[in-house]
Amino acid sequence: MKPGRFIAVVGPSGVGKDTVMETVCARNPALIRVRRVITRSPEAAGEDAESVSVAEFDRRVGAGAFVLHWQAHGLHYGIPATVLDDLAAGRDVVANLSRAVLPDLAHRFTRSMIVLITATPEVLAERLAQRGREDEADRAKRLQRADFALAEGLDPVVIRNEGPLEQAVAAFEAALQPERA
Ligand SMILES: Nc1ncnc2c1ncn2[C@@H]1O[C@H](COP(=O)(O)OP(=O)(O)O)[C@@H](O)[C@H]1O
Ligand SMILES: O=P(O)(O)OC[C@H]1O[C@H](OP(=O)(O)OP(=O)(O)O)[C@H](O)[C@@H]1O
Repeated sequence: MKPGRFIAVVGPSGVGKDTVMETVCARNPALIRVRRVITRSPEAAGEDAESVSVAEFDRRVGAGAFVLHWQAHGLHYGIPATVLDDLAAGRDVVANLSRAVLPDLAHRFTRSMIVLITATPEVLAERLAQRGREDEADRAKRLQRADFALAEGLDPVVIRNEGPLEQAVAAFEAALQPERA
């Protein structure tokens, strides 16, 4: 069977990755949204993630429980290795990743694609403030990282999310058809 695609959604903090993914997945039930494992408190999770302690996260790294993991914003994030079962069964999966781990995709997955969501710095600042998940100091650090450059040689689908959410969602759906990978 043809394996599913690992669809990596990346972009600066506050750009709307989770919001766009949630809407796309709600409208396309065949897509599987990856439930990330994060060392963030459950109250602050802001997405359907599994919250664990740093000790538990490290234990899982040692046990090979993650197909990808990274650190950012003082937190640890992991993508459960169980996504490999979904991909092997031919299902497409969608996950919010760090831009820093994109060079690993080609080694980990047979078929993958990258969706880079962007917006102007002004829009990002406004959205982060509106979301209210982080304090001002943390928001400032996230904004400083907004222009993190992707590694050379990657071929992302770029979607601007500056207007109505529906536009970004439609662009995402269009990127899924026809299949690029
Ligand atoms: N197109 C949009 N128009 C207006 N607000 C948006 C849009 N997309 C996302 N948002 C809002 O911006 C904030 C940040 O979105 P979120 O999905 O948490 O971003 P990210 O996951 O990229 O950090 C949320 O409050 C969300 O409701
Ligand atoms: O290396 P970067 O591309 O800058 O990404 C750093 C981290 O930021 C995002 O996390 P998270 O979803 O916690 O934050 P966000 O919702 O504010 O983007 C993303 O999923 C990474 O885990």
